[in-house]
Amino acid sequence: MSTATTVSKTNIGVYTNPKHDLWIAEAEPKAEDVQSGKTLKPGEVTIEVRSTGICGSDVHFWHAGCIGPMIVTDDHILGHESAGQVVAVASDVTSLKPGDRVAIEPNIICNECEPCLTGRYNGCEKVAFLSTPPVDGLLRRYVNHPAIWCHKIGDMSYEDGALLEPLSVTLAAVERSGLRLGDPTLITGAGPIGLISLLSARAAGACPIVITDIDEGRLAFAKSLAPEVRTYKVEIGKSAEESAEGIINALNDGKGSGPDALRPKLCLECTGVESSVNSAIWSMKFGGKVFVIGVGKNEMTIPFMRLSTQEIDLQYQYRYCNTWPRAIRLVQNGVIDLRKLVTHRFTLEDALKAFETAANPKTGAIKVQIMSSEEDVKAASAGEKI
Ligand SMILES: NC(=O)c1ccc[n+]([C@@H]2O[C@H](COP(=O)([O-])OP(=O)(O)OC[C@H]3O[C@@H](n4cnc5c(N)ncnc54)[C@H](O)[C@@H]3O)[C@@H](O)[C@H]2O)c1
Ligand SMILES: OC[C@H](O)C(O)[C@@H](O)CO
Ligand SMILES: [Zn+2]
Ligand SMILES: [Zn+2]
Repeated sequence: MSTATTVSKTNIGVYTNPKHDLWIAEAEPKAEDVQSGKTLKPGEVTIEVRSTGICGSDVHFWHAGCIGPMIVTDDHILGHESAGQVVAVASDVTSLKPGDRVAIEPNIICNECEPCLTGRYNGCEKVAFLSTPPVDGLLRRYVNHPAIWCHKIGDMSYEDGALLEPLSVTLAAVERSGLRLGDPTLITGAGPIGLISLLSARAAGACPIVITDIDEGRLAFAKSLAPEVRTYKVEIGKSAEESAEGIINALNDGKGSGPDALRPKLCLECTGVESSVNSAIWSMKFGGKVFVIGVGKNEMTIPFMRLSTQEIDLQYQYRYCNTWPRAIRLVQNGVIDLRKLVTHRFTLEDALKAFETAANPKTGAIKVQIMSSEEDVKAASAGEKI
């Protein structure tokens, strides 16, 4: 075991439980164990987590206590979008050394099951996904993690490193959806996943692109991020067919939705809301594809015969695999710029305020980052790289 820095601060983490409490308390590994390397297993490193984004699923585990079958049953640490600095490595680790800057891929797989052996490890039958109960997440000061799931980020900021996780979701979607240059594309939902899908689809050559939301503020944010994007505000109460007409009209820059109008070839669905999935289906051209990233109700009603008679494919994404190296290249080479997505920053000690901000639509928050120190918050807010 080798340690570079003196680990002095108490390890703390951000917890929730089945009663929907949210609090900060001591976490594992303890600082003295990080220093001695006592808790490191073969192949592991200890990371000082420097920046963690709050995902909608963290807020969901706190407020609802579950996402489908994933249920909070005990005290549980949140967070799975993190980057940090290696502070200690097990003696058998050769790929990383103390001081390295890394982004953390928050899964540990079995490497034995069929999905693992066929290169689709997001389907691992025994996956431990950090922050999905019962596996604790990354929102703590120090965490032990296998070196193979820590990706070197060079001089990329820790904040960008943390954003590689949601970027990975959208890269997996772009890859599996088969998006091609010049595909007219619809993105439904302008939350962080919809907005990063917008940046990814644009980089992959989608055009024109229309993005929808029920929230005018989020559509304005999308415009500020990608001025060429066309927007459509979904009105609650309109039928899926009516919304589809509005989407087609927006795609055609307000020139109508008649028989000659351009229709989307692909939708990256980023809400998981039934009415949104259905509007996307009704807006598609013959042979198009609705690619669903959003997660929602266990059962939904969809226009089955519309899909059938229009040969529209309906496809889904579950997390990602093999996306980090690609995501790192895209950010390092300036192809995708994620920096504008971070609207709020808090220290780990102020995590409760961070969660309240992320959960309250009135704050206008897109991506809230939790950072390891006040100095990091100040520097990142001033536009300095940390
Ligand atoms: N498949 C995966 O592996 C994966 C990974 C990460 C996130 N997700 C899911 O992706 C979805 C998006 O994540 P996010 O972090 O951007 O969430 P978010 O809640 O911040 O964003 C969703 C957006 O959809 C908008 N919306 C709600 N109803 C709408 C409607 N009828 N039409 C248009 N817009 C509507 C909301 O106003 C919001 O801006 C969530 O369901 C999330 O759980 C899936
Ligand atoms: O970014 C990854 C996602 O948030 C997770 O799959 C979550 O939704 C369930 O564990
Ligand atoms: Zn997430
Ligand atoms: Zn496996």
